[in-house]
Amino acid sequence: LAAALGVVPAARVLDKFASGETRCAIGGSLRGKDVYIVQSFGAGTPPVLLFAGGKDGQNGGSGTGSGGGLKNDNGGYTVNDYFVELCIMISACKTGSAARVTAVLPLFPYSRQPDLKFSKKGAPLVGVTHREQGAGDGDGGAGAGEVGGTANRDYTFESLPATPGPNIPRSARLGADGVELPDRTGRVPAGQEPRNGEPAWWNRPVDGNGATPQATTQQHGSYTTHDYENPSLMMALQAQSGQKQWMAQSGSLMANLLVCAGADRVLTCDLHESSYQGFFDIPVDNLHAHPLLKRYIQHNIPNYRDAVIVSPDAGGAKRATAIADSLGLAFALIHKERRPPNITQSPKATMMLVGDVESRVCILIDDLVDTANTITRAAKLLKKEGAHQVIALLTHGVLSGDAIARINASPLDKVVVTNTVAQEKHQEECGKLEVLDVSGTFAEAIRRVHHGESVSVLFRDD
Ligand SMILES: O=P(O)(O)OC[C@H]1O[C@@H](O)[C@H](O)[C@@H]1O
Repeated sequence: LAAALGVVPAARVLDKFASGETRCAIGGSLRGKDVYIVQSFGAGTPPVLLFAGGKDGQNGGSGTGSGGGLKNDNGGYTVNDYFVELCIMISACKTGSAARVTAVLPLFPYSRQPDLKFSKKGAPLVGVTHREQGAGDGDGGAGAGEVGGTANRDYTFESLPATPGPNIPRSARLGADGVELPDRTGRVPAGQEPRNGEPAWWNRPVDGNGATPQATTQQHGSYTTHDYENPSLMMALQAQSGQKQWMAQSGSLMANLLVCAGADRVLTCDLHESSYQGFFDIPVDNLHAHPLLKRYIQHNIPNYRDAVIVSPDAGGAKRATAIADSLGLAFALIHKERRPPNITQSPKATMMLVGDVESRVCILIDDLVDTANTITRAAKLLKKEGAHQVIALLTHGVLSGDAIARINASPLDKVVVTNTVAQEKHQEECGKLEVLDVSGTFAEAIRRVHHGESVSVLFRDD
């Protein structure tokens, strides 16, 4: 990004005391400068400080200084460490008399945890609609093994490897037959052959109830967003504690922390929910990656006009149809439905495909891939329904935990992400991964913000 802007990252010290507290110091004067702090929240990516001349360009337009160094830039750092570093750095710039500080967050942290609605009684609602006691229902990696209402023993929606988390016992990483699941490279473990000559992903066993052994309730301490949205898990927590769960309002808290630290503006990309902007009382520019994704489709998918754009869930349908409509392509939707046979039984998750994908190239569109449960399950269903090829196009490649192994072991033919999150390491481990560069988009947006020009005009035709 700095190279695209023709500036050099400014010098800063970013370190940790032995106690784990963050230490930050800015090298050089920021007085009257227009400062941009870039934090992409990927592994090993501490914030980078860019600054331009004072407003109105009176001090020239380029950044100065040299890159700062973070001694421990990967081991043990989490998104929370980076967030605190970011807040401290924003505050350091403000107290250093910067004229304006913009937090450039290509992937906005916590954006999948927007505030939840409150019920009349005051507790945030978690959307529980059925009486259920902790049965996995597919969202967190446990699959119901039914397609179109017909139990199918050869075809499950289980997550391979299991939904990640340090607390998952090794037994949860085994198939129901006790056979170890593929490793991070997707290789079948020694001594285990794909059955019936089929790929390993296809022929995984399920238990007698059609569910996998790694029910979501075993994964406390390592939730995915799917877990968070999962009524089964929430009900299980409630059953354990005997208390009604009270969900944190993380969305507005993150916004408040950034504003409180001194951010004057936020520049981000493809927010999971665009309503997140409403948590801020400072300007938020939400850039879009879909022009890049569209260009990729047009230039890299032969006969793309015959392809089908697919949304892996109802929540992403608007995003996917926007691309389908602008390219004039067919659209299909994967619909997940949970309906208990009666009120005393756990609901079965049923994945249904709405649309025709037979012999077609399917282009899965979503805002992000984290554990890769969503896109790998969708790919299985699409191949099952006769898709010729499945290519996933996503803005944010978070790819945490065993996501890469899951993709390697899946029928996905290709996964295309942007570098809103650093992808170098992921690419080393996944031959199916292609990366699109968003630095040009961010550089142009920063240039426009600095000169007071319109940012939305960048996406006017999309
Ligand atoms: O299934 P993983 O990759 O963990 O999560 C990605 C999904 O979770 C949703 O919030 C995203 O919009 C996407 O559909």
